[in-house]
Amino acid sequence: MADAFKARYSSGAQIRTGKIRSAAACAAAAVIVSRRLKVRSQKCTARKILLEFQEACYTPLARLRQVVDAMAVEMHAGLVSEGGSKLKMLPTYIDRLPDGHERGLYYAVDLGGTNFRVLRVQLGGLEGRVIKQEYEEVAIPPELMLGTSEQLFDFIAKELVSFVAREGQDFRLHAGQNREIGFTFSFPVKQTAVNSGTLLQWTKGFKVNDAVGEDVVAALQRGIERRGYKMRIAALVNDTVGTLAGGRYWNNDVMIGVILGTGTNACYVERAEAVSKWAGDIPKSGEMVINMEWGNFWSSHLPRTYVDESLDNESLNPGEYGFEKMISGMYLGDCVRRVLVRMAQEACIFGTPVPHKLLEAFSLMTPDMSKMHHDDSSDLKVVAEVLKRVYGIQNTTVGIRKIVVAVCDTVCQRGARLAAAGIVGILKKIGRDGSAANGVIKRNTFEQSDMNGFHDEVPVHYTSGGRTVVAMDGGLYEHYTKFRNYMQEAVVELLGEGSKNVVIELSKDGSGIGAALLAASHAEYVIS
Ligand SMILES: Nc1ncnc2c1ncn2[C@@H]1O[C@H](COP(=O)(O)OP(=O)(O)O)[C@@H](O)[C@H]1O
Ligand SMILES: O=P(O)(O)OC[C@H]1O[C@@H](O)[C@H](O)[C@@H](O)[C@@H]1O
Repeated sequence: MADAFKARYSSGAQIRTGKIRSAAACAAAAVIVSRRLKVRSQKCTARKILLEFQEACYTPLARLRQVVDAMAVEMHAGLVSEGGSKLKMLPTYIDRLPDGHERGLYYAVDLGGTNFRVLRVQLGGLEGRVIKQEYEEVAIPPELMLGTSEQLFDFIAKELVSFVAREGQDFRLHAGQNREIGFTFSFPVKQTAVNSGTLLQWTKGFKVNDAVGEDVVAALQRGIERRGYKMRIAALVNDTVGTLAGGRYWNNDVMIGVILGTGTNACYVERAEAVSKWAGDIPKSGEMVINMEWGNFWSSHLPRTYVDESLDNESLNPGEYGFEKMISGMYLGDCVRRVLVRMAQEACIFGTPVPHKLLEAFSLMTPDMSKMHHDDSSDLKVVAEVLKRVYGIQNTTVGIRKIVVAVCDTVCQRGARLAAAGIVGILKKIGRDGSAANGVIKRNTFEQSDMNGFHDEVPVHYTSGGRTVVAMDGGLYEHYTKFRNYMQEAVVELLGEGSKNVVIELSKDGSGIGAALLAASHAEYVIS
């Protein structure tokens, strides 16, 4: 009996166990299936968000051409009158660029959006050129970006004075020469002379409120004198102007200077007579370098998305520098982050809860975006490393990592193609884009509505030019390979055959040397 019972029991138990096992197996299978379905639906949602964002960022050639035209039209409008365009088109009082004859010892201080540099250069004229140069670079203490004007300019003066004190024997002043400085200031300034100008507003991460409206040269001069030093600031230049000057020093075909760094901007050599709003004398050279402040460019043709809206609303300068916020290094990483936040919230791509740091503005810096974007490993291990290091996110699937890379690519490509359209817009304005000899560009109603009553046709004088060199600088252009490639591809797409006459060359740290060269060419004491 017992045996039979055992047998029955065991078989019954076996059956029961079997049933339990199969029920458990079914339950487990059901869990796995539901998990898989959930993961699949999350990925579908993430893909839907990605596709929607890609469509909104799309910059087909036709759209880029509209941006090109809008840039050229707004440049003209900004030259006609103050406030005629969102493009400030600031005369720089630089009406002649370095030509290689410069001699002597000159200094430069260069305040950018992330870095601050002091530099000295010994110039030896055409035969000697740059005999020797030295520079030091320091990261700008973040607290100074939000402090007072005196704190900021004292910091600059302190670094300069300390650098001068370590001049060494290799650098020497000519008899009778005082130390003169080129001051590169990478913010919008209304110049009142070649070596004076008032700050119009802060951009990027700066908000030193009591400096707005201040003459930044006088502010720095006070800082230097507070340290018992007497040095003359011979030129105040925007970093694009320094880059243009540094490029022209070596190559007469340089006509445009562009910065793609923390921020972005462009300057170019304009015909002085085209600057209708200029009340001063027409310079002997017949030319004037214009600081466009193109970061503030705006056109209805720009592909603005919900990401741009939210980024702008939360920025230090809402409603301004919309073009810069779409293409420059300070903002690209945050554009990516904002898309990932939506995917994390709506598709749980990083599990629940959403990693807290992911909600923090600027937590994804563009260098880390660039690292993920350039990850060419099969399992995207670099993407995994960045997500873990920055956000503590682990165990992402390769599929999710691919979506992250696709978001980086979309933001990068849009920025790069828009930068290309900006450059071609300048070429078009100065008649060096290989297009027709003369022409007009119709301004569409939107542009007209946001401009105070301009003609709906804007004459733009083209002359077919020779080779044009664009001197380019900035950490975004220099280090973000895919951005640089996308930009150059778009320039070729836009110019076609004409692109053969356009060269974009990296003029690394040209703004520092350029400022020193402009100090030399505008020095009080001229060395023959
Ligand atoms: N490896 C990188 N990949 C992408 N962008 C980078 C990289 N390194 C630096 N950048 C961008 O370049 C900017 C710094 O630009 P840079 O011209 O060196 O300084 P500044 O903007 O102060 O003149 C950084 O804010 C960052 O956005
Ligand atoms: O060299 P940076 O810091 O990237 O600056 C580039 C541009 O940044 C913009 O925000 C400024 O308004 C410009 O004046 C400047 O040229």
